[in-house]
Amino acid sequence: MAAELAKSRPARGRVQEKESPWNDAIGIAMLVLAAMYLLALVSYDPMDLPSWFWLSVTDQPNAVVKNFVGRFGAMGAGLSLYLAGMAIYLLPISMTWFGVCKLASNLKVTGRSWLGVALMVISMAAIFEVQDILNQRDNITPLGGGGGFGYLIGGSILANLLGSVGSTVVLAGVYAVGFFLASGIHPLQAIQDIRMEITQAWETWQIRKELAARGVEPETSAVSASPSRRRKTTADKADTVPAGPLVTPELGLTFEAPKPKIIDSSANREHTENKDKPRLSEVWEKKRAQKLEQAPHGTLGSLAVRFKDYKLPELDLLSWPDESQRKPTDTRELLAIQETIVKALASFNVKVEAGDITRGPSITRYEVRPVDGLRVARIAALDDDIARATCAERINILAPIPGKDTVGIELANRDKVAVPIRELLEDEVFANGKAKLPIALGKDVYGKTIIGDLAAMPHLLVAGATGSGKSVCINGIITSLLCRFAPDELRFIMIDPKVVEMQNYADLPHLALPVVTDPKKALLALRWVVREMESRYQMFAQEGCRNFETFNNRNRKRAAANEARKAAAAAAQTVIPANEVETEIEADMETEAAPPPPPSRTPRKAAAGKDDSRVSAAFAKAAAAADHLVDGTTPPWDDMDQSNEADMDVETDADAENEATELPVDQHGNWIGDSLPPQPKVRSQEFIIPDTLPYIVVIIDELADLMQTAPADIEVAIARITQMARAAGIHLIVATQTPRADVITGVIKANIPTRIAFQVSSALDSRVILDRKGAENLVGKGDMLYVPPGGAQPIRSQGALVTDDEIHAVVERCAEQGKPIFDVKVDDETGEMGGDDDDDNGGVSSEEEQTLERCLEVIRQEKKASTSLFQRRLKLGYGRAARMMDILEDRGIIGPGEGAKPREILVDMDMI
Ligand SMILES: Nc1ncnc2c1ncn2[C@@H]1O[C@H](COP(=O)(O)OP(=O)(O)OP(=O)(O)O)[C@@H](O)[C@H]1O
Repeated sequence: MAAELAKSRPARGRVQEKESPWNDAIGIAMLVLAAMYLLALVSYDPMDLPSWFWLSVTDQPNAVVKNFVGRFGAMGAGLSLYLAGMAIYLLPISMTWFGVCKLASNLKVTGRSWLGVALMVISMAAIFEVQDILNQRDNITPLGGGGGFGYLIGGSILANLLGSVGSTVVLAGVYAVGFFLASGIHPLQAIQDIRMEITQAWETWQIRKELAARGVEPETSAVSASPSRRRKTTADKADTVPAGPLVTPELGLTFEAPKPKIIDSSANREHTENKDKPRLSEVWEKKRAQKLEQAPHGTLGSLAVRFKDYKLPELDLLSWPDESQRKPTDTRELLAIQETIVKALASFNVKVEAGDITRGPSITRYEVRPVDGLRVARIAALDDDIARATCAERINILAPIPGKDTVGIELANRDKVAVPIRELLEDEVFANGKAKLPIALGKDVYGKTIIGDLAAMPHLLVAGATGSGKSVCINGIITSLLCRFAPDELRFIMIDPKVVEMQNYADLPHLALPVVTDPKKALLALRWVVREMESRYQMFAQEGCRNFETFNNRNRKRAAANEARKAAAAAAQTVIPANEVETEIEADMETEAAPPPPPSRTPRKAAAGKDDSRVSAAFAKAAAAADHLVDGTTPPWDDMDQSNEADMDVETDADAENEATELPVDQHGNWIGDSLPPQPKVRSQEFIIPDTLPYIVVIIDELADLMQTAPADIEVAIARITQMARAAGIHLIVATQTPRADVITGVIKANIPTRIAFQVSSALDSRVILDRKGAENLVGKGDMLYVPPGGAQPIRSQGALVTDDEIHAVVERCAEQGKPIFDVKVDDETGEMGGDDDDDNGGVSSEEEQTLERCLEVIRQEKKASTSLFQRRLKLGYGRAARMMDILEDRGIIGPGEGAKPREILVDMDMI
């Protein structure tokens, strides 16, 4: 049985042999031999030696042999003691050990093991000689306690050469080498084990003392079990411990559970200054420069021209935390809390074993392993009792921890450790990971950095009570993006109805629009995004690209394919007409995933794709326009538009009709976009197809404020963006401190699967954000639950901290390299919206103007106008719908009423 027991546990450091029946036989033989040897040694009497034996001391040996192993045993023992003195006892002891190992664990006893034993015996014999231990020269050991080996090696050679102390040190070293060879234990491992055992014993003693001082009965499983179970320090946290107890079913025995560990992952990563290493900003800039160089048309987009020499902000602008301020982890306190938890559960007859303890930046996770047959739900149901026992304000129970066989009980740390954003930005995953739009979010309880990819999300909802850490989280996201992307690669639209949150970013050159603080203008900004999205889709269609990625990489792919074909053609010494090359390359482009149908407008294609000089000229004008904007002079947009139209010579009526087939229209040809269809004036700019498009990240900080003004419109615009914008490189981040169902509506939730929940006041709020409870147990100040894209389980983590000073420094570095270039048209629109709310405008209030705009959209879609249509489509009351009709009639957009007939539409709706 002992063999069975031990077989279930592999011994450490020694080679295991395959199962063989001979192992047991050899093991038993070794044990028998060792026992006989030992008996022969202890009962050795020189008088037993036969007179003919050369070690014999008498002519008349004992008639009755006293040695337990007879005369043979006496001769063997006599010879051994003569050669190695008392040190020979190590030989039967080692044989016993090897025998047990053979039997118990099928361990291989190799030549190396025997060499180790030989070294041990000889060095021990020499030490006896040098140190004069057991060194009487008598009949038993005629050459002294060290025998012949000791006398020769220790006495004659080493002592003369090195003296007694030097010899002893050398011999002790040889003995240690022999021991490690014989036992197969690694010396460092042995030292570590010894150190750990001492630490364990010391800690257990301290805990017992403390518990005794508090009057708590120390005879509990956790205290008595923990010292005997070896814990490892943080350095060992990568060690994987097999989960679950080891069981031999045939014997029904349960062995020791995995050894619990205390893991401290709260510490910030060590910051080492490496002057030889290139700065991350330089690495990223290099990559960007390469991309720009690889574009065969050169840098055409005005933004790219403007920000060609843009330098990303260095990470040195972000501070590194002072680790010296951090209090060390008190393992005794952690163990005492775990003990309290185990006791509290035991008092409700819920028997658990103590498991690992993981201290994260803001919370500590105590794992407990339920004994067999216990439902984890019983532990989860005792959350209030555990909170009472541990005096914790809020606890969270993970029953079970995903992917583990333990239940996690999470308690807030008394001393929280902030997670500086710099640590995350310097992390390998952020610096060189695969994420296209990496955003630093935080660190989980195991100290793993959480870096999201906004491109994969593709939209993010951030919600939590006031003061829970939403703004810091959003600032962290913005900072991550600013440190990675230049203004020509990424543009922001910031909607901040709270006014104060995003003013820090007002000077960012990345802004596509000024920070929008008026909720009414927010709708226009969102519509601008929808229009931008639609125009991007048209560009993709025109270029035969499936999405943003393929579009931005098309020229590089074309250039590479072109090069390859030219090389192949040169090799074959054949001439391929240029247009054939182009056509073939076009066919190679990624069109397999049914891109929007390529347009039939050949002139436009020619302008965009082939006549580089004309396109370049147009972009040069665009760049000039941008420069004008930067200079603060009036931009020559109108000139540019006209000249573009003239240059490109493409805007024919027939083309306009063709274009209708590419727009988001239903089967009846009706416009199904919520925004205005592209306006003629805008269309002329659509011919400017840049080499690359920037990502657009739309940030709404406080959705509730927007939802108060025009809930239906905002919801529709958000839904439209979230449904379609991903492929267009447009991503939305929505934050709210009001996680109510009327703010985070079903439509918004359905389209934003990636969520971050900060602390909320009730489980109901948590359900609104995450569709499950849990956020009500968070402890605030950046403690968050992150539901990654496609991830079923939320990850609890501590959000990255970015301070106002850091934000200022980064924004300043960006702003000093250029002013924002705003889209003139929408800027004008928002500017118009900015007038006095209820200014008299021919008796029409600004609110009515808004409704009127929606009515115009309905007319464009339905190609008719009637009061009942407005009532139905816009959910207006009769009075309001009739008022809209009157205003439209007054403005000459629709004709006078003719009974029940729909009104005549008097103007070209596309021109409005
Ligand atoms: N990740 C974090 N690490 C450390 N402290 C944090 C973190 N996030 C937030 N805090 C602390 O919490 C405070 C409030 O955070 P923040 O302003 O982000 O809350 P909020 O949810 O945006 O509140 P409101 O909705 O009222 O604007 C911060 O001033 C900071 O002290």
